[in-house]
Amino acid sequence: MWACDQGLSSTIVNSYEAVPVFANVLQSFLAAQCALVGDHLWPEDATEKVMKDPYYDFIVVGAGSAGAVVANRLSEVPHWKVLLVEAGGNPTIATEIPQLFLGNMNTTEDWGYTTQPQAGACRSYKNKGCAWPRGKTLGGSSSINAMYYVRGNKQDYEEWAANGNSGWSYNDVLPYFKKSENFSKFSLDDDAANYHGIGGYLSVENTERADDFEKIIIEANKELGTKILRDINGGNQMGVTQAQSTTKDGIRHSTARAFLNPVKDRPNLHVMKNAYVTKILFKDASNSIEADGVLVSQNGIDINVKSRKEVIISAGAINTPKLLLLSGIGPKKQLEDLGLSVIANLPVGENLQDHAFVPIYYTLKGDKQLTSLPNIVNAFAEYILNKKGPFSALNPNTVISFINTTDSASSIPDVQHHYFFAGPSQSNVMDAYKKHGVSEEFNEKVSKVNENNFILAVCTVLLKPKSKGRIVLNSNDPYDSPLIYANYFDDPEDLETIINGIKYVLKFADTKIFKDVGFKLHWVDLEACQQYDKQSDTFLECMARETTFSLYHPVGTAKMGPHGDDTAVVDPDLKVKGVERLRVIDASVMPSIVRGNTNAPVIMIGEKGADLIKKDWLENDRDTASDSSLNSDKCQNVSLLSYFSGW
Ligand SMILES: Cc1cc2nc3c(=O)[nH]c(=O)nc-3n(C[C@H](O)[C@H](O)[C@H](O)COP(=O)(O)OP(=O)(O)OC[C@H]3O[C@@H](n4cnc5c(N)ncnc54)[C@H](O)[C@@H]3O)c2cc1C
Repeated sequence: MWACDQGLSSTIVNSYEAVPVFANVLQSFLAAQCALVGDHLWPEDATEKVMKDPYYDFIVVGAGSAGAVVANRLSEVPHWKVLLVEAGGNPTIATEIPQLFLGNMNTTEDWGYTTQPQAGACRSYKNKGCAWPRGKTLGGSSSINAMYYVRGNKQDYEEWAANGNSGWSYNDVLPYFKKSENFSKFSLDDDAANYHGIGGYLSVENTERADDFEKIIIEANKELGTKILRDINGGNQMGVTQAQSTTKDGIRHSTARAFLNPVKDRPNLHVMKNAYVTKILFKDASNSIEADGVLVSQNGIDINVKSRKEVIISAGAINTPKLLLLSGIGPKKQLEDLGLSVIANLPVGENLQDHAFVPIYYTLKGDKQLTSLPNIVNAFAEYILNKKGPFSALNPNTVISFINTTDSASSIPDVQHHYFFAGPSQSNVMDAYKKHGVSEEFNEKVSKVNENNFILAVCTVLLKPKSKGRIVLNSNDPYDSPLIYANYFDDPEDLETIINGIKYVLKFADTKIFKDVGFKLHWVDLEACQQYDKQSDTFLECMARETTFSLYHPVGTAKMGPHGDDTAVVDPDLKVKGVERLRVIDASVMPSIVRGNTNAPVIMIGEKGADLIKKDWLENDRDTASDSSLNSDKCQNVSLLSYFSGW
């Protein structure tokens, strides 16, 4: 990155010495750019080291929300040699600037998955399947996500525990949320310290100020009887609030920033980048089968890397099941049909759950000037110089709300609302629709109304779908995309709940604040729904089935469950059943989806998963068995407890 070369930067600045103001601006610009991008921020690629000595204590596959946490925490043990293998490269400038979040879709930082065409949902897409972006870079999906920091509902974890997953109740997992967190704006209620942590790696910021549109949305919710909440991650999740975000001083705080950047020079943590794991390697042990390495493909070369202790798969809810299946762990019939030898017959790829959402549009007459090029350039300059202004803000909007559509007294929400807001002809929003592959009809109709109007899309998110999908291999070629069957609205109750959520959104039209400001309900006039009366549920059902989107939260495809649960792939210690020395630690292990955005829960899973491994190897004294390179004196001097969390 040329701008981060100190010598070059000062040469450029010195040549403008005659114009000091310009020189200052330039200097700030270059410094700001270096803080945003540059190879110096990230661990260097360790391929050469791996080629020389391919033996590691632990191999972690995937440097995403969970994998980056696991690699950091395991390498806290100085005598453990840890390899993190990531299919993508370093984050780019577009991943680092919050407002540019939509721009990362369909780039090299996105795996660019699409669900299989479905008759009952996603019908406004050209190919009738929903877009499922997934991050392919250090930080994984936390490097391309929308940065909302939401933990879900207490009940989510109580349900995991009630289903036999001991150690995963709310009280069990809360310390791990707090452990990773550095909550930087501590002006919440007095009891905030019960729920938030300070001093962790992950910066979580609390938005302090609302812009005019955010104030309007909050007020409209209030008029409808929804409580204004200060802390969505505190004791009560029900209400409308401004979201907390994984950002730090105007820059995205992905798990790459949070967990890899601070330890990039740790000598016992090696990171292979642009390196794709195509297979888990196994060996026959006395009475069991054991994982003992992975096959990594980089620049067309296959490299065998060996693990002395464990292989940890953190490739995300799509690529984790894909890799397990390719390695012979999955439903026997599917593996045999594809000519893959069966290592373990487990329901890998089943139990897929996601948060679908349906947008309803409001419009407001607006001035194109607001989103004119000079205004955008000014906003960008403000960002580069001060990390402030629109480019530093959450895109689309900081407001989120959680309600229960059938029981207003309930403490458990059934829908969430996100509020996407776009200025007149705000091209990045329209570009995102195009990149998503929506139909010409849908794109043209939304673009047309956006030409001279602000558009507010109020998105109803179904929080606890009963419908379940599945992921299966398309072939035994590791470079072939798997087939994703999302199965949205398969269960009629899901449709009923989302329609109830839409009805709440329609009530905004009658609020005083929406009327005073001039917001008007706008139906995207889709041919498929023209035959229905707009007041009817059939019409709302049609709109839901036509304009289904994913909130990009797939989970559950390597389900955690106790021994005896035939639907589970891993046990509550996240160990793959029937295989030794192999764990899954990422979104795949969620037994059921949480009622909220999934990044924070996955980071929690990373923290807890790493601790389970430490406890297993250090407390149970298995640490000396197979590692001939260990220095035994050093081991004896190590206080085992010092490796565990300090809370
Ligand atoms: C566009 C978008 C917006 C979102 N917005 C939010 C939000 O605002 N708030 C929120 O809470 N959640 C959000 N989410 C969801 C959240 O980010 C994910 O649930 C979470 O990041 C998943 O973490 P993970 O560790 O399971 O997988 P990932 O973070 O996806 O990590 C998997 C990693 O493994 C790598 N990998 C995969 N296969 C291989 C292989 N074979 N070899 C080597 N490496 C491999 C990938 O490249 C990736 O880096 C969003 C997601 C997306 C995509």
